[in-house]
Amino acid sequence: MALPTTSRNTYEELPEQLKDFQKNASTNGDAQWKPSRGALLREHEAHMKILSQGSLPVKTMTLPLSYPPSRVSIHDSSCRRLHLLDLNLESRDPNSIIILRTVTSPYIYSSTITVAEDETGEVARLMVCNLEDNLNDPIVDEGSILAIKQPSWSRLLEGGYQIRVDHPSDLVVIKAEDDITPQAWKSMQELDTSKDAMQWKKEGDIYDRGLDYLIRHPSATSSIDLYRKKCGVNIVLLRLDDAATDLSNAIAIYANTVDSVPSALSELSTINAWLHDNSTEDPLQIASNISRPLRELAARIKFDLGLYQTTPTYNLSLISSYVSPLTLHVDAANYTSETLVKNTETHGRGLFAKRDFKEGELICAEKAFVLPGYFIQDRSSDCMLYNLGEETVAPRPGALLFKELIQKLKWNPSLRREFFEMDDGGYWKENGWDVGDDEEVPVDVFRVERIRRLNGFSVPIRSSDLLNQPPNSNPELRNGFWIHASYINHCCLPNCVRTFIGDLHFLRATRDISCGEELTHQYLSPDIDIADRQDNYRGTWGFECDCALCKIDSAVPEPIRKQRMKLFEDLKASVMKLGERGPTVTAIKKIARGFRELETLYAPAAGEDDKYAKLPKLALVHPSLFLVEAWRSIKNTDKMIEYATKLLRNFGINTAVEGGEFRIVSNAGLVNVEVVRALKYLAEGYSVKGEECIAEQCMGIARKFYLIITGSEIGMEEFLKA
Ligand SMILES: C[S@@+](CC[C@H](N)C(=O)[O-])C[C@H]1O[C@@H](n2cnc3c(N)ncnc32)[C@H](O)[C@@H]1O
Repeated sequence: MALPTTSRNTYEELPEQLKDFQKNASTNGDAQWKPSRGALLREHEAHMKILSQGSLPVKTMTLPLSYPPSRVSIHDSSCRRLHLLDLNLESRDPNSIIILRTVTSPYIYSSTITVAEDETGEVARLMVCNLEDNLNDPIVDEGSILAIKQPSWSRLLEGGYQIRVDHPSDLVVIKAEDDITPQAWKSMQELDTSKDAMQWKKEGDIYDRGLDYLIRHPSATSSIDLYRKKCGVNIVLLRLDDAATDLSNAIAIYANTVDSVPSALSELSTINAWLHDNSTEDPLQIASNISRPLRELAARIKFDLGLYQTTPTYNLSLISSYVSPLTLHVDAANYTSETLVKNTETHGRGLFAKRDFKEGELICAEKAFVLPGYFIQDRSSDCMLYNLGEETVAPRPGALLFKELIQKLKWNPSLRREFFEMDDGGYWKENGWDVGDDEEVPVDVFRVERIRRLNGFSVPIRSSDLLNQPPNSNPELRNGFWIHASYINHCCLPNCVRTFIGDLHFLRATRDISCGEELTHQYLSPDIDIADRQDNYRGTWGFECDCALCKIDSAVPEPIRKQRMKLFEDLKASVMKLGERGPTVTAIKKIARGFRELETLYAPAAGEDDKYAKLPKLALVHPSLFLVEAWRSIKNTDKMIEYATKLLRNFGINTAVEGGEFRIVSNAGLVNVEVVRALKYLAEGYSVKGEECIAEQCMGIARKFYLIITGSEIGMEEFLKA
């Protein structure tokens, strides 16, 4: 069979077609097919040309049907060494490896694709996914020697095969002098004395070469300098574990050369442990005993690995003023000490209060584990993530989060255990193994993706930004990952609200919370109809909500539920018909009649308790919001107050005005922007009626709720005045 001559870019996968192709894998293809070196190289050259011309589609990352990473070490004598002619089709032996040498420069776009040979001279196309390679300084450059674990042939849509690597640990770039490098390649490398600095740099070990040199020609000052610079580069690349090792080396050498520095500081493990201890404590006074450049690097590493404080004090306006689309990451410590993760009765693990919290109080604050920064309009960051096994597609925010999670976990083994504790919907139990205490936790890309889908958050740059969106706008939100906050379960009637300022997540109480109570928030605001609501939770997270509202809503007879939805839709249509002109008194009265009819569908039957007495009546929320604003627009103050009170009630917030006092009698926990608006309208109404004291009380609660829903007081006065 001839190879297709490439005018189309066949290096970019077509996930939609690949899905069916994979499912029918056993019926198509021919495992005996063997391309010539010339044909593979010609095809590769054609693709390098397409790459240089730049007309490329949106990047697509594809996860094929899942399989776990290999557990073998490439130096393990029990693992089977294969050659290309030994490989099977779509079947991996986790105990095998193949050593290949790349013979072309890589094509790097959605994945890295190259041509590689084995020691017998057979050649193959090699696709490495999830590598985050770059053309300027490729990881898999021409002439790289690679050990690939559990290699197998994967079928290509256009005919033929390639070797495909998905898990980062299944690919190891080895050095020519490594024991397992084929002898023929070793001797060629020894002959190569003509390498210049650029080539050494490409091998990614310019600092290591320098440090090797210093072993033979010792110089403490130069060693500290090289370790310091290497540490700086690793910090920028978010390779924090490597950065900590570099800095520990620099500090240990420094301690050995400066007499006044305590000898404990020359212990690498002591310094590394301090850099990783997430604490501001410094019992050995390491920071005060080292030079300023080393101290600054230490502070940076400790911040990036996560610092913890035990007080809920944050300068919110300062933090907020730093945040912009390009600076999401703020230097702040986490505050999680008043909450704890433990098992719930029926919802897996959850987050619990370790003390009483008052309505509006800050419960915990946490910096993102990963929050990708990118310009929303930047087309070059466009990408998609297709998971063929789970039949899910994630657009850019989720795809970028997946990519960054893989990189952070790949380069920082010290952060893996905590991450992989997260709920993966049973994936690892089904597909993995018990990872021993002294075994490194593998970065299984399929597991990372499950965890991302079940635990990631959709976030604005600042929660307060969402308040100023034009109606019906659908801004692209970023996706980020907060580990502690991921233990919070959903409840339609939550006792907390999550907010974000840059990469800081805040959790505040929407009502008083007692010590020992489970903390909950809304994953999504609940749909009006219980069937739609449960479909949403089931579809994305695999659970059905069993909160008090869901229980009551699902006990409502089907005809009444349908009638509620019909009346709601009719009211919506009537409001839409009003269009730009705004409502007339007749139109408002007509909608108010429909509203009252809908209210009766929530009323208890004669002799029955009112099950909705303290619960939201979701179908009534939007009509009541419309009516408050409509009465306000025609300056009917009494009606505005009546409907603002109803709006609060329909959110499950019962209020009372008694003896010149306004107070909240019961609060189901649904605090949101419409609730703040209702309170603002009440304040306005009572002020018009000359009841300033009540107006001020309404405004006081509006201010507290504004803080709950945005995380800070920034923009509060403008919002409440508008
Ligand atoms: C972000 S995690 C929350 C922490 C999780 N319970 C754990 O054990 O790690 C989301 C998962 O928690 C469970 N969950 C969250 N809210 C729930 C609820 N109201 N009812 C049942 N399960 C829930 C679901 O399995 C969901 O996929």
